[in-house]
Amino acid sequence: MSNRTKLIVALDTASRAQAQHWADSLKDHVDAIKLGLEFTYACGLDAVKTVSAGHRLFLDLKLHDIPHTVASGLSALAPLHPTLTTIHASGGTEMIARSREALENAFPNGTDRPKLLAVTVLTSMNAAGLHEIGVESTPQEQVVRLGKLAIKAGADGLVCSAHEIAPLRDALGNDPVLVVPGIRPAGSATDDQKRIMTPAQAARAGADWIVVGRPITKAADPVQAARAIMVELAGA
Ligand SMILES: O=C(O)c1cc(=O)[nH]c(=O)n1[C@@H]1O[C@H](COP(=O)(O)O)[C@@H](O)[C@H]1O
Repeated sequence: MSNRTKLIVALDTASRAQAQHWADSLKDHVDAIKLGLEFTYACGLDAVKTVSAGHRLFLDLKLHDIPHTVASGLSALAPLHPTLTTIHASGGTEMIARSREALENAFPNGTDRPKLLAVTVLTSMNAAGLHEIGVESTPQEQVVRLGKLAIKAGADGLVCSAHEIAPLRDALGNDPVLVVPGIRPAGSATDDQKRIMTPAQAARAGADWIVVGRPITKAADPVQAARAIMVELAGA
């Protein structure tokens, strides 16, 4: 595949039929699908397996618990064969290291091991939101702090906003996979997202993957919306 920034569509719905419809209709227009908390809790792991068949899967369950529990949880998810999967970086070094170890044990030949992504600071948070939970750093400082910790502990990549790509590349180089939600095509509603950029801006900043949900799934024509984003990425 080219170096183009790749598009993940977030299929956030509690309806199995809706997710299957999006997965089928968007098949040739996105690089991967993301199934997360809403779909997995509402429809179960069998439905994750069915809907993701034939797609690259970003299984986004954002695990955050004691190291043993997170590592065991990841082992239990291995049969779903995600390409990417998430834990929270704020779980700390031991949790991340044990997660990596669990995935290595579940995929002994290595080539098909899911990439372990550590979520840094949610794109719905700004400085005020961090202050409220006792973090006085700026979002950028906190993302770089957690990003360095997570990569050192064994994460393959990070989830961050497009605003932190440049400082993360300065701190960590080009190896970590950077997956970037909080993407809003020009003119679309921001919803609950705070640290946003357009697809082209995120691509120019160096995102490996962007994650786009509602701007595609709530569009009058989701296929057309996904195609427009792909064109924007190719042009960047
Ligand atoms: O891990 C994620 O994917 C994630 C991390 C983050 O910081 N912000 C964020 O929005 N996401 C996910 O990315 C998707 C964004 O959806 P939209 O806001 O609808 O484009 C949602 O499924 C979120 O769960």
